[in-house]
Amino acid sequence: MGFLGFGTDIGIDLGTASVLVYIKGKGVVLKEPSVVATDNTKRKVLAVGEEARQMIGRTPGNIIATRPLRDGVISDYDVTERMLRHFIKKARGNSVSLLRPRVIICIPCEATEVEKRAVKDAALSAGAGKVYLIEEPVAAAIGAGLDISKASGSMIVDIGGGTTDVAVLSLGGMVVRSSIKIAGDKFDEAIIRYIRKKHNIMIGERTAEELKINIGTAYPRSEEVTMDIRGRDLVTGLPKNITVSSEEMREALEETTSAIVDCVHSVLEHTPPELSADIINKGIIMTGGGSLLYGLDLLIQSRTHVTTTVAKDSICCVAYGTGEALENLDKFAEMLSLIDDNK
Ligand SMILES: Nc1ncnc2c1ncn2[C@@H]1O[C@H](COP(=O)(O)OP(=O)(O)OP(=O)(O)O)[C@@H](O)[C@H]1O
Repeated sequence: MGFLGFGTDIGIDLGTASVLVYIKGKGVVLKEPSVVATDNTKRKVLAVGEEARQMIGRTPGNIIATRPLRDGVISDYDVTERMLRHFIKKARGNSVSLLRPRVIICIPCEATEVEKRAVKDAALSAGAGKVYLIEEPVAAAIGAGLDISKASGSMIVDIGGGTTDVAVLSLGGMVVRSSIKIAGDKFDEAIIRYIRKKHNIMIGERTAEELKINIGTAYPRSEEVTMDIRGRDLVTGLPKNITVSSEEMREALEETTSAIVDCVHSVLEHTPPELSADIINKGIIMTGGGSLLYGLDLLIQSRTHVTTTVAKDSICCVAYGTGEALENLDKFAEMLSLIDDNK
C-alpha cells in the first residue's frame, strides 16, 4: 500500500534530552531539546525546545522549564502531548494535507505497556493518524548502518540522556537486551554531586553538562585538560570561580560509567555463543549522545576485550533508523509494533 500522507509521514525520536523529527523524503528536519516552559499560574505553554532550554534554572517563580520525559519515559503526560503537538506542527511547516500523518515513534526497549500507551495517546492527540512504535536499539542499529535482518549477531549500546539500552540483534529482532536508567543525565548529576562535595560549590545542570562535554572523561586521557567554571560557594553563598580537571571528571563519573560497562558485560554473558562469536568479529557499536563521552568506548573495550566503536553521527542514529523504517515500512513491518486500535 502506498503512503496516503503525501510526504507528511513522520518519524520521531522522542528522547529524554532531545526530540528529532524525520519527515519522509526530507530527512531530519528538526532537532531540539525536550524542554517545555510553562506558566504555572495560567497553565499556559510559553516556549518549547531550544527557547525553553535557555530558561532552565533562570525562571521566576511562576514559570517552570521542565523536561517532560525523565529517565527515558513520560513523566508528565500533559506537557509531553503539547510538546509533541508543537514539534509535529513545526516539522510539517506549511505542508497542507488533510490526511493525518502516519507516525513512527521510537521508545526505550524496556518500556512498559502503560508507557507505550502514553506515548501513543500523546501522538494521537497531537494529530497523528496511525502510530507505530519502534524499539530504540532496533532503530539505532538500522541508523548505524548495521544489517540486522541476517542471522548474525550485532551488539548495540545506545546511551541517551535518560536510558542506556544494550541489545544483541539478529534476524531483525532482539535476542538479548537490557536497559538501565543510567545515561547522560546521570553523568551530569554525578558531576554536580562531586563538585559540591569536593569544592563546596553548587553548580547547575547546564554547567555540569558543559563540563561533561568539554572535559568529561571515562578513561584516563593522555593529556589532562581543564575548564574554568562558576558556581555558588556553599559556605559564603557568593559566586565563585574554580578550575576543574579531566581527571576529577573521571573520578566523578567512575561509578556511573562502571554501571554501563556492567550492563554491557551482563548482556554479553547472556548472549548465545554463536552470536558472541559474531560480536567479537564485528565489535560493539555505540550510539546516542552519551556515547560521545570521552573514553567511554575505550573503557568498554578494555573491560570486555571486544573492539568498541562509536557510530558516525551517533546522536542521530536513532532518528535515521526511524526514518529508514518510515521510508521502507513494508520491509521493516515485522520490527515495528503497530498500535492498531487507533481511534
Ligand atoms: N560530546 C558529548 N559528550 C558527552 N555527552 C554528550 C555529548 N553530546 C551530547 N551528550 C549527551 O548526550 C545526551 C543526549 O543524548 P541523546 O540525544 O542521544 O538522548 P535522547 O535520545 O534524548 O535520550 P534517551 O534515548 O535516553 O531518551 C545528553 O545527556 C547530552 O548531555
